[in-house]
Amino acid sequence: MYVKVCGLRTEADVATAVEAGADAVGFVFAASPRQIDIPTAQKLIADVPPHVLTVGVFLEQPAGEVRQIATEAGVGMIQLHGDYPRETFAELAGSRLMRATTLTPETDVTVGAYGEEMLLLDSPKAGSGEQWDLTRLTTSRPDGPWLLAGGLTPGNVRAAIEAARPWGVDVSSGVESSRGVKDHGLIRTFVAEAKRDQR
Ligand SMILES: O=C(O)c1ccccc1N[C@@H]1O[C@H](COP(=O)(O)O)[C@@H](O)[C@H]1O
Repeated sequence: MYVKVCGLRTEADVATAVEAGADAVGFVFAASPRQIDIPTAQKLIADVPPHVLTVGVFLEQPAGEVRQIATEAGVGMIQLHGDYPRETFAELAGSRLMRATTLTPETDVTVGAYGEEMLLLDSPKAGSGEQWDLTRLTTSRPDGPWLLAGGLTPGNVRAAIEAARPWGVDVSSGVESSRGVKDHGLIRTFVAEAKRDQR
């Protein structure tokens, strides 16, 4: 099970996620209590070992701004939330991309349909800690490298994995003690639970 821990803001957050076995760590450049600036991101990313993917998270920001921030910060992948058209993905081609979307009857759930390497299915309010109705995956479900996000916690991640059978999971709110502040014990428990029975 591929595990991404998102919204990291301190050296201790990064060290904890990496030591816990996270496969990817996320840095939020969108307006959010978890937003970090470029110099801080550069410093944190320098501490991430090469086997762990670094992901920059963006929400409805223009492609030029996304490219500039991602390049300066040095992230390995760009995660795009919002109503981005295929043209924006084409503009950012050359970077590794993750398409973050909600699941509606109209959603194209084919991984790569927009040129992305990974797909993320999230709740309508990204980063809110709200879960969504996973039974919607019975009529339409992706195949390949797709991540489940939205209200996951150490306590519900196993059940969510069994219900949705994702390739990977992504968490932010569920491993925080208060909004924007990571709880290192919860990060360790989340990663262990998500990867349980697979090590
Ligand atoms: O975390 C944020 O503040 C955020 C802001 C803008 C776009 C995406 C954001 N986070 C993403 O939301 C999910 C985690 O959701 P949850 O908090 O666990 O419910 C994850 O993909 C983050 O990258």
